[in-house]
Amino acid sequence: MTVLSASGLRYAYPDGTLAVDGVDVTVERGERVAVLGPNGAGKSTLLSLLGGLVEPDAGTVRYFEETTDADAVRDRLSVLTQNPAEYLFNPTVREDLAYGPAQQDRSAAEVDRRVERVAERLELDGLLSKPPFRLSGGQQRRAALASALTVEPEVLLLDEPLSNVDAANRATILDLFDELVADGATLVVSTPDTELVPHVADRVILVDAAGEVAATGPTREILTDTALLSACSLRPPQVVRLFEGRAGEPPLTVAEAADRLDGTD
Ligand SMILES: Nc1ncnc2c1ncn2[C@@H]1O[C@H](COP(=O)(O)OP(=O)(O)OP(=O)(O)O)[C@@H](O)[C@H]1O
Repeated sequence: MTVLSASGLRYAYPDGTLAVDGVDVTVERGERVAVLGPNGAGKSTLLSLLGGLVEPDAGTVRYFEETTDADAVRDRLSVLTQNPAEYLFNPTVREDLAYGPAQQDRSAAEVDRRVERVAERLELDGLLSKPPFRLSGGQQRRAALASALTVEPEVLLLDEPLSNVDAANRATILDLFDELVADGATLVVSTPDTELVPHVADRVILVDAAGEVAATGPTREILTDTALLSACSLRPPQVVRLFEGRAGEPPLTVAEAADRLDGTD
């Protein structure tokens, strides 16, 4: 089933900056997709358009093959922007995490169950009684992600969800993403970081500095195409460069490289 289908999306900011120009995107249920591009390529704008937070100047977004009204699918699709303050506005972190499911009219017991589960999973349980503005920057990012997850959406559109998050919490969040997808969720993650992409996506939508889609394809194909990435001011992951010129397909991650080296020892 197609969960998201956008065609001809175009958006210019009031000052005239053309951020997204003629973009078509289709995402199928259960996919893990990265929107990859350099700073300023229009990734955040594109995610906001896909999530219905911003109206396009041209083009349409269709959700679950049913409707073009993003509000009609609010329970099924969550967008996480780069600004945690948009999600953290209650007196405590617990209330922020409870806000989404409470809006869905879930029972108090069900709201509590979701808050406890997500908080434990993201190691926020010790912070639930804190005011969100007293959290560190990285903790705020995690709390904002947690508030999107308690809604238990089918589709998650996440704008650079791991920026400002330390290595241990990154690993926890990446494991959690894998679990969500295994449970049937669909994940769209924007990032300018080619090192992150193999961990979050099987398919890449590559956007260039002009806000256009430069290419769409399997992660391996996109991340090993040095010329294509370079045209978008990006570089392949370091291990790809390390294995350049060697026989066989280059590894995309350190773990794959370690396996490869083990095999050749
Ligand atoms: N409120 C705004 N008003 C005017 N121009 C804007 C506004 N927000 C973003 N832009 C411009 O739109 C373009 C796309 O910005 P956007 O934030 O979508 O890029 P991005 O790919 O998400 O960048 P980054 O990787 O730095 O987060 C940029 O040229 C940016 O300067």
